[in-house]
Amino acid sequence: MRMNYYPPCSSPDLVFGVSPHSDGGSLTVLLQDDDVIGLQIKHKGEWIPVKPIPNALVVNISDAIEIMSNGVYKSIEHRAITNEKKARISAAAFAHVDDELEIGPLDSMVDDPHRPPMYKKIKYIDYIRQVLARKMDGKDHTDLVKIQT
Ligand SMILES: O=C(O)CCC(=O)C(=O)O
Ligand SMILES: [Fe+2]
Repeated sequence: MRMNYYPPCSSPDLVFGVSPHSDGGSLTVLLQDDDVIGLQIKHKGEWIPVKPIPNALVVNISDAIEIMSNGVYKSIEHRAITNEKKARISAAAFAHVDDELEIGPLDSMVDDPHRPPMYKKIKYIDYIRQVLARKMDGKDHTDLVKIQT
């Protein structure tokens, strides 16, 4: 679990709360402040604000699901922006895969030659360690396991 606290920021145009990234696990459940918009997702090249719905949680697909679904379900690229006047908090619960499990496209998600395997197999702990060691930079970290065509 990660608790995020974003203090008011005098230059929200220049300072991110959290840089663009996708989460490395399987699913992320996010509780966000009801009255401060901060979370944005990337959709068709545009950043879209995720307006808080009172008493609702946000559920994001993370990288392990993208890998196991052979890219059918994509992990969502997201970021948090800051607010000039108001502080914001969020709590993210990350569902992880068993450390020792080798993840890769599930047989049922591979359909050669129409949809060949698009990700390499990797032990989950090796994947998540590499992801966490990197600077957040969009979804570039998923190149670690992508099979280049
Ligand atoms: O604060 C938010 O809305 C996003 C936080 C986040 O992306 C994370 O903790 O991984
Ligand atoms: Fe995140």
